[in-house]
Amino acid sequence: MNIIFTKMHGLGNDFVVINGIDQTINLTPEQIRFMSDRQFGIGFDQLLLVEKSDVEDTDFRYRIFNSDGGEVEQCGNGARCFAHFVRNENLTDKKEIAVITKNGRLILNVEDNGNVTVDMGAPILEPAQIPFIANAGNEDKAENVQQKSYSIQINQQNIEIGAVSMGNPHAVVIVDDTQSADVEKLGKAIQESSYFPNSVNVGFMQVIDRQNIKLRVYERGVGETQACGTGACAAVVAGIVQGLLDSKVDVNLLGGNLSISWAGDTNPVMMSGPTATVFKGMISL
Ligand SMILES: N[C@H](CCC[C@H](N)C(=O)O)C(=O)O
Repeated sequence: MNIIFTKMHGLGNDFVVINGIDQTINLTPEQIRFMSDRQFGIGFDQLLLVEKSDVEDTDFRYRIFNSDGGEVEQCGNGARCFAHFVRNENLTDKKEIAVITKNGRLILNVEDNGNVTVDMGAPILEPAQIPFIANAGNEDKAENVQQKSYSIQINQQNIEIGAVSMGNPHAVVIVDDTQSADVEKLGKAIQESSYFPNSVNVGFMQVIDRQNIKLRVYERGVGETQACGTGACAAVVAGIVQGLLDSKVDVNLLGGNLSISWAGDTNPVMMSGPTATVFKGMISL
């Protein structure tokens, strides 16, 4: 099977994007893992598969697979790249695009300045819906009630986290300095803990001031990435809930900056940022 793909990234969070409308694509997790291999395959953090939508009021469906082959609910940087991809492929000439993902409907706006603004929907803070089990392993602790932050036990250490879903699960750890944070060790330990039954993306947030944060993210199914769109949304939400941030925040990630805003409650989180198209290719599987 020959597959034509486009290599793209959002602030260095890189993707293979495949037009599943003009090509018939059925990939196994093993094939996705092979394609994601940076030595033996193409190399990517996520694979994005664009399909026809079967849902009213949506223009496309797009499916998201982590480099480990697992399908996931949401990808913020991927949503921006998807919007530019469908226009570059002449699949649409719209500048406001409605797309359905595993988590639901997103509205994407392609801006004249080259950025894409995404309505990422309202964050989910109810632990059971993240899912996050706040009293995992400590049944005499109060049952799983929503709090501004949670103290969890990791490797005999007390770690304070925010817990947020943007359709996919996020834990947010506040650190003094993102550069010295042991992202891989603590990120893996939180992912493998019994607190997050579906695993979790772990963000390490340094608050610079009420409108600026630094963020590194150890992603579920990938490891540390150069940027994470849903992670940036989750970090800003966690910071606002904890009274540390205003409603509009610049998020400085390893690969560059995203603009995130959230007016609280059931309002949507808005994300705006750039994308890049690197090359087009074909792989034979
Ligand atoms: N690793 C994530 C999916 C990709 C998210 C990220 N690349 C983004 O830009 O939001 C998860 O397993 O939920």
